[in-house]
Amino acid sequence: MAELMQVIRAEGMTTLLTAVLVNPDDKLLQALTHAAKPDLIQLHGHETPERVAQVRATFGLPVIKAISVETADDIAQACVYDAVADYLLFDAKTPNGADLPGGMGLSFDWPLMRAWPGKTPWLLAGGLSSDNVAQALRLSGAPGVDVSSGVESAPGVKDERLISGFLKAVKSL
Ligand SMILES: O=C(O)c1ccccc1NCC(=O)[C@H](O)[C@H](O)COP(=O)(O)O
Repeated sequence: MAELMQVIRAEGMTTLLTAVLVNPDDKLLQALTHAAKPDLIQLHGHETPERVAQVRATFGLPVIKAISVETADDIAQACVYDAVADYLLFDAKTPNGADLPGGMGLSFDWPLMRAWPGKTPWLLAGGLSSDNVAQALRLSGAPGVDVSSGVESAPGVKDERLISGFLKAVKSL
C-alpha cells in the first residue's frame, strides 16, 4: 500500500477511498463505514434505484452505482439510476455463472456509451489497460475511467509499474 501511494503521489494525484460492495445489507455497510471510513461507496450488485437512494441517505456518503453493460439496451435501462446515484460506473457484464460481477478484465463495445443520455457523472470500466485506455476514452467519450485487472501482475495483485503506466497513459491525453 505504501508503494502504491508513492506511485500515485509521484503522478501528482490525490486519492479517495472507495468501498466496493456487492448487494450489501445495512449491517455490513454499518460495520465497514465505521471501520474503514471510506469516502465513497460503490454498489456493484443488483441494487435497485430505491436501495441506492436508501444507502446514500442512511450512510451519508456519495454512491457509485455500477451498471453491467453488454448491449445498448443495458445503457438505456440505466436511466432509472440517473440522478439517484452520485456517479455511474459502466462496466462489462460478466458471463452467467462467473465468480465475480466485476474485475474480470472484460470489455464492452465502447461506442455504445455515445448514446447515454443521462446527466449523472460517469466512469468507464472493463478490460482497460495502459494499451487501450486512450482508444476507450476516444470511442466512448467517457469523462473518467476505472481499472482493476489491467494494473495487476496476477489476479488480485496490483502492480505499481502497471499503475504508473496506466496513470501516465491517461494523463498524456
Ligand atoms: O475488482 C474486483 O475484484 C471486483 C469484485 C467484485 C465486484 C466488483 C469488483 N470490481 C469492481 C470494479 O470497479 C472494477 O474495477 C471493474 O469491474 C473493472 O475491472 P477490470 O475489468 O478488471 O478492469
